[in-house]
Amino acid sequence: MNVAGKPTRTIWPAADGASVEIIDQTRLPHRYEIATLRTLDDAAHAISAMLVRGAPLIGATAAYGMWLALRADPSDAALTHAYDTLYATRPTAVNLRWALDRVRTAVSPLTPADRAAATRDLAAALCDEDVAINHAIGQAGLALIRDLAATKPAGQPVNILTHCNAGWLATVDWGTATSPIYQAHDAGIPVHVWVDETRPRNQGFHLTAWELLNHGVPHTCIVDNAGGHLMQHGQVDLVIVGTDRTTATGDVCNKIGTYLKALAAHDNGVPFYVALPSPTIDWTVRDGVREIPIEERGAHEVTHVSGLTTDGEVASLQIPPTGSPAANPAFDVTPARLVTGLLTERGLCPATHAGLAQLFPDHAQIS
Ligand SMILES: CSC[C@@H](O)[C@@H](O)C(=O)COP(=O)(O)O
Repeated sequence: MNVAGKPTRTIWPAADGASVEIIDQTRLPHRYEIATLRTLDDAAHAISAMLVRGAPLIGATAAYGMWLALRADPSDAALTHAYDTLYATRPTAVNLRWALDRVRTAVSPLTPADRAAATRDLAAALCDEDVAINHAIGQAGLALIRDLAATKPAGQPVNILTHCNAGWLATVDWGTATSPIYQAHDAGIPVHVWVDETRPRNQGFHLTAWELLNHGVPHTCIVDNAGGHLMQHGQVDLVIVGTDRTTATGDVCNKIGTYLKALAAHDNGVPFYVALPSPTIDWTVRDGVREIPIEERGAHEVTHVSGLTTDGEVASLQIPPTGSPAANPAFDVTPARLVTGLLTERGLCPATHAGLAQLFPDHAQIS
């Protein structure tokens, strides 16, 4: 997508041929800064401290992190150490394991001397694959938005609510939940997006709003608690969210608060769609609530918010009284029964094992 009119991805190999560059997402929306990753530890830190975040981008960064590690030491021991270090960075998005497995499977049989170049090429290929997948997800979602637009009075926008950031910043390009929105907007279909703030880290306000503003997509920032009210008053035509891990049975794990939006959508008859690239499907898991590991992050993210002061400085403010404990489960699971449909690169399917298996017969067996 464009940043200040320039086509930009979220991660790319640097011109020096020895490092990787990323957009530092902890600085957005008030500062736009590029960070350089030179080592395995840089890549691991970028993921765990959320300079990069979002399931597909976590996977892409991990693949490049393997490259940085193998450039320094291509031995079997270093390969194992890099895999384990990156795997430990964040527990919920399954794209991390998927990308690490892709790299390990591809380069383990190679002689050490050949491993770094092969990993660099594979990381670049995974990034290109992600862009193509997300574009295809957008095509599937565009059809839904077009159908809804046809039911509206001329000129009235399709109102779409999204939670967190499943935008191009969460992927290599296009985003998952936002890809249909960008494609509808670019096709001249009037759309308007309700952007959930997404406490505690505010990915909605910090990242999704910034993206939509850059692309000229009409949107409105709302607090996390407003969605149900808007749905009761007919102001939401559909919800589209992303996912960090979707089970083989269609349960959807996504940013904390997604489940509440799904409940409100269900109660109000608002269609609730989940956009996902196939690497986000965990074919080994049946029951999302019981089996998916939910990341617990630090209390500081809950007790503090960051934003722009009237002096134009970025500052962090404590909200609750000093001494009040805080809990920070970062994700929740929306049971498949609350999901209207799954938007994948192979099209739309019901949130069921049969639905997923029909689109992805090569993966269909679950244990
Ligand atoms: C296409 S991204 C899908 C999800 O990864 C996204 O919705 C989300 O929950 C991101 O969480 P984050 O904690 O910011 O990594």
